[in-house]
Amino acid sequence: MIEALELTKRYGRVTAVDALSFTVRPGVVTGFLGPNGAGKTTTLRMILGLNEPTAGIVTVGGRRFRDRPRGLRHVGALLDAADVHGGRSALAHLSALARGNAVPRRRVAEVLEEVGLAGAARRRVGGFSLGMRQRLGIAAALLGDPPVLMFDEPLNGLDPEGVRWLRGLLRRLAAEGRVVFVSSHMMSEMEHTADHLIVIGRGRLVASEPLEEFAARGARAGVAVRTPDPAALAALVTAEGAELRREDDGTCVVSGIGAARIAELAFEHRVMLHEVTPRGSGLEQAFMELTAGEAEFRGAGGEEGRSR
Ligand SMILES: Nc1ncnc2c1ncn2[C@@H]1O[C@H](COP(=O)(O)OP(=O)(O)OP(=O)(O)O)[C@@H](O)[C@H]1O
Repeated sequence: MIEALELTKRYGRVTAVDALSFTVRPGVVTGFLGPNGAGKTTTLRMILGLNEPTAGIVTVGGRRFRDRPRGLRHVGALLDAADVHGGRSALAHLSALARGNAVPRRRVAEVLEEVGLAGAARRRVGGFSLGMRQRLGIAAALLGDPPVLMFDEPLNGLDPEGVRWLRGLLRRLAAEGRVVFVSSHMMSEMEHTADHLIVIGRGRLVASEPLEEFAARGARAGVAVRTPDPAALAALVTAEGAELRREDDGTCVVSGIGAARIAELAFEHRVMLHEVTPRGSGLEQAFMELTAGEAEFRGAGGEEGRSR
């Protein structure tokens, strides 16, 4: 179990992580979600003892990580896939890690096989694609067969087959009773990956709940409808048991019935519609609503406003 209590990290005047408390339990895949700059990497680094908290505490299995000998056998982590000496082969890189962490040598071949890099084991890492580097980083995390695994944006750079593979792996690791903590800045990545979500914005906790509960928040997302006659539309949809709320720009958001039924009703009763747009998944909507104003980098650069 990972437990953070009032965890705080300040860099000068920037509060990267702000009194963050959460628990990551074994047996499920826990997604760690937040917009760019929300403080995910800083939090993961504090869990690993790589950054010292300004205040608060975080423990893994009841102890601070830096108090633990033989790190890789307790916690496996993928933080930055690019952080590997490019002149080395995958085999040499993992072998050195195994030696330094008292991990049996046979694990190197096992994890290379596990991540699908057995055929590329002797190639120089410098020639690896981003997806291959991610796989190598995942292999390193698995090397010590640890009960706790943390992955920072592991889906980054993987192709669709790779994404499917990693989702299967994460599920299996969780089913084996491990702690599996996976960060992402994209809700869509977590939708089919995580069972539980810890959502942060600007270093603060926004939500910690099972995925279904989080999705239910967004069930209000509904269908955006623009019409010159909102009152008539409201009467029609409420008679069907649906709800209609108005947004600041005049858009009507109908929840409880689908776009097709709204269009049928309007057609039958000759109510003019200018737009009928189903809003994204409930999850995406919940994420956007919850973290609105919490993203540090927005606007022209979009979500990729900062490269890593
Ligand atoms: N070493 C550092 N010195 C100063 N500020 C830092 C440092 N590391 C992180 N920050 C700041 O802390 C905040 C949180 O950064 P962090 O990298 O933890 O966010 P993140 O959620 O992982 O985002 P991303 O997905 O973009 O990596 C940002 O404002 C960042 O600029």
